[in-house]
Amino acid sequence: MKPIIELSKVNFKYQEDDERQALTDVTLNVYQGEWLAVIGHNGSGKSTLAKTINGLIVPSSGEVVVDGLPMNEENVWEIRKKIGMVFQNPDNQFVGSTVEDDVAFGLENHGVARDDMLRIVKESLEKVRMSDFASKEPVRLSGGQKQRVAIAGVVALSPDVIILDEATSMLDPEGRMEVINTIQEIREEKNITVISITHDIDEAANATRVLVMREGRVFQEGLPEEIFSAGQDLIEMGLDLPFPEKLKAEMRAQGIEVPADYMSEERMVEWLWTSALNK
Ligand SMILES: Nc1ncnc2c1ncn2[C@@H]1O[C@H](COP(=O)(O)OP(=O)(O)OP(=O)(O)O)[C@@H](O)[C@H]1O
Repeated sequence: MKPIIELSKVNFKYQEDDERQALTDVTLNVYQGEWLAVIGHNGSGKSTLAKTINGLIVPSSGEVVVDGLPMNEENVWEIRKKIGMVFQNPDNQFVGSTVEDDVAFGLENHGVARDDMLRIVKESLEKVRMSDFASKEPVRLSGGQKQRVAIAGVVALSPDVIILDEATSMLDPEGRMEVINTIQEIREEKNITVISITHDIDEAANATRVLVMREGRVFQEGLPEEIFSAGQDLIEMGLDLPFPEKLKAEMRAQGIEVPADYMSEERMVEWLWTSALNK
């Protein structure tokens, strides 16, 4: 399978005299339809990686290719059309006075004809289950609903890739789940590639692949179960573990025998349920 995003040996420094590079020798392939979660400490290079992928910064060396197009001045606008970004603060992402105006904004900018625009806005709001709020003012929505509208605005433009840069970090647990479920549905339905930069380990546990950044380098990458079952490395780095792994550690400390293999939340519930029934 051909990757939709290819980074090879990417290096970047914000200022010439910076002691440390923000990215060092980053080589990474991202494939169509996967959900890549990028985790790592503050300052480990996660946002810089996202900025590299959509051409907001130019690496000092190395190559970035998106959907077969090498990143350069000529291709950068074409590449940006392929990538939708959703940012951290739901309140900074609105331009329209109603939800539907907001979703229409990007389409208007792309010169989409009015009839098509109305249809696409309707479809996009359906996708994020926000149709009932079409004529509402964005300020009246919850954080999770605001982010779903931001996602509708991105989805309306039919990107190949959606990058979520800490898009759930300002939300309550319910809002987080709303956004994660929405993204999961859209990814499955449209085979969109998702890259989520996150501090939320439980969000990362839902991804199809996890990339751990450390001091500007790719420190580890693998399936969530591979990354989180080797939890000691992450703990030593000061990173958290997904809830089921923390629960297992707690149970072990209480002398309860628990399986060594990684468990998703569903698998954990199943195991607890079966163990309780067998008591
Ligand atoms: N605009 C900037 N100018 C100068 N240095 C920067 C700039 N943005 C980031 N850096 C530096 O580049 C390095 C990587 O930062 P980056 O924001 O990519 O990390 P991050 O993993 O996204 O962190 P966080 O989780 O805090 O968002 C850090 O050392 C940071 O201080």
